[in-house]
Amino acid sequence: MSSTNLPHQSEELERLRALLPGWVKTSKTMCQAGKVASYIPELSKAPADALGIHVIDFSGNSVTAGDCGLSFTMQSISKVFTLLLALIDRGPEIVFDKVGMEPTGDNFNSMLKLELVQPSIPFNPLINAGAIAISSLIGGDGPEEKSERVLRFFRRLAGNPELAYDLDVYRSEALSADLNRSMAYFLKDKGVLKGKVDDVLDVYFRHCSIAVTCSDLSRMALVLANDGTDPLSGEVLIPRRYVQIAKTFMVTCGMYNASGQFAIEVGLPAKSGVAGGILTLVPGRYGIGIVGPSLNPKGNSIAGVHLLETLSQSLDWSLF
Ligand SMILES: NC(=O)CC[C@H](N)C(=O)O
Repeated sequence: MSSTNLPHQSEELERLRALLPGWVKTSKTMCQAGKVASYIPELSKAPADALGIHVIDFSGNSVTAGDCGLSFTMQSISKVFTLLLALIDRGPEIVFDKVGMEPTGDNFNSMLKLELVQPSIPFNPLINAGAIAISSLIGGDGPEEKSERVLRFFRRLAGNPELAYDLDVYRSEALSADLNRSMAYFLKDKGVLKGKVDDVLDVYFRHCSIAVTCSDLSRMALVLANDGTDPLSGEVLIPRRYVQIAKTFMVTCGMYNASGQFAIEVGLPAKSGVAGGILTLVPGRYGIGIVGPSLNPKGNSIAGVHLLETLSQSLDWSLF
């Protein structure tokens, strides 16, 4: 993939620069129809009316609008990148022995199908049960080393050596995670998890609590948009085949059980988190980071999804 932009791409970025502030303003009005997540108590402190976006192209030109300086935790967005690290560390055969490849149609924190469908492995790596199983597959000796490797990987992808945990969110989740804890014990009983449940959960809580801005998300997305090579440095960070796997999961399961509707309305690989982030990309063109902490009933940023629908439909970005 060439790192120079075609003329029509920079024209599009100029168009975006002119249009985004108005689109953000319109989408912001959706915030009041949603709710900030509160099941992790610390997340409820986020500003409910915020909406920000950062779009970056392969030459490093970017457009931002709204509250793009807001810091928030990655939450489920991190699951895409822990999956990638587990694939790099263990290879697809071992990874897909422990997690499946199918959407569930259930909530991201549902345990329903774990017992209902045999074998008892999580349906996919982007639901909580699947991501917890993935945490146990990250290479490293104990939870500290595994977490350290995750953080280092994320810093390289974001091109930001300062990425760090939000320890308040980390503690808040660790103290309120009864449901995730019960899932982890169930997975341990079924032989999906090896080692100590608390150690595996510690790795999981930590990667969910990595703090980012829209700009960090857009840089991480840019690497996926260029099939694993950072277009700005030329460095190969992830094998192309693994990016292909991750992007497919993003299309089929990235927006939880609203992924089908999102594929119809927006048509781009994306991953959301309960802190209100959305990471998405236009393959071969842009990395995009969005934040809007007010969520719809499916757990996706209500204003963020609205903004992406406007963008994709106005600029004809759908892959389908
Ligand atoms: N959907 C999410 O972003 C969920 C992540 C969150 N840390 C949890 O486990 O519940």
